[in-house]
Amino acid sequence: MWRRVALLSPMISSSSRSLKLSQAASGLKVGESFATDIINQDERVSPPKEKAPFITFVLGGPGSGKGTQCEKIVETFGLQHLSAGDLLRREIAMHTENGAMILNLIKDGKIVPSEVTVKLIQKELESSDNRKFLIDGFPRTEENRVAFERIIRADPDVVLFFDCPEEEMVKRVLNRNQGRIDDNITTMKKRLKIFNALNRPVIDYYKNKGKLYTINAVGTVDDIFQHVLPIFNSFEQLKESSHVNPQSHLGSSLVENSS
Ligand SMILES: Nc1ncnc2c1ncn2[C@@H]1O[C@H](COP(=O)(O)OP(=O)(O)O)[C@@H](O)[C@H]1O
Ligand SMILES: Nc1ccn([C@H]2C[C@H](O)[C@@H](COP(=O)(O)OP(=O)(O)O)O2)c(=O)n1
Ligand SMILES: [Mg+2]
Repeated sequence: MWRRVALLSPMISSSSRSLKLSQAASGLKVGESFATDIINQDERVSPPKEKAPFITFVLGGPGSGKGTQCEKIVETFGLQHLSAGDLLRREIAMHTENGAMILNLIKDGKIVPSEVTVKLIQKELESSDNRKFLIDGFPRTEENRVAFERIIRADPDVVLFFDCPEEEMVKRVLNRNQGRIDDNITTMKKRLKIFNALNRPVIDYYKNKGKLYTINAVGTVDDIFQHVLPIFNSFEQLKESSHVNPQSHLGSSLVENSS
């Protein structure tokens, strides 16, 4: 699954020497790259095989509780949380070359071009020692999804969808109190429209692939987390780092695996 091909990745260049250099620059040691197969023009380099990373996409409308539940998943299962929105807001705060463009789009409730977001995610994936990721607020559009597949060359293992009524999402966003420029009723209305038009097809895509877990996002934070636990407990590779007794949470009937 986690295959990368030299021509498709700017991180991997066309000789084994420059491969080593680019790995060093990106913080990856030789033999620890994401690659299982690297093909280039003059030779074929096969670094030692390693386990593919475990990837979860976390979907849901604005205010559905994605970030809140991600914090709990991280505490319990040790995945690394990558919030697409946080990565974009960091670009704004750091006044990078895309910062102003990102700010204008977010202010207007719009989606940032996929290439920008995917490259920010790619940097985090490649520089992390963790092999288990929660990618929050991504993919928000079919274009996001396709760009991730093209650039990262990986599929998610699990897709969570926090299903929340619009009135509840509006209430939560307007009370969020984090000083976000998009937490106002005008932007929120636009974001909900965009969510319904562009994120629903992504949800349907993963539903058809049998990867979607739909979670009722109404209730207390702890109640909702009780619906999330059995999903992660069903993956062997996550139990290793689980801080709970997996047996005690199996069998919740409140989660729908929409496969
Ligand atoms: N189950 C819940 N019930 C009530 N409020 C919640 C719940 N989960 C999260 N919140 C609050 O709602 C707001 C939005 O939650 P957040 O996790 O930021 O959502 P998202 O990342 O999906 O936009 C935050 O202020 C958070 O504290
Ligand atoms: N994949 C993404 C994720 C977020 N964005 C932009 C557009 C979104 O309205 C903002 C905020 O996203 P974020 O996930 O932080 O928002 P919520 O937590 O759902 O309220 O960032 C994007 O353009 N593409
Ligand atoms: Mg969030």
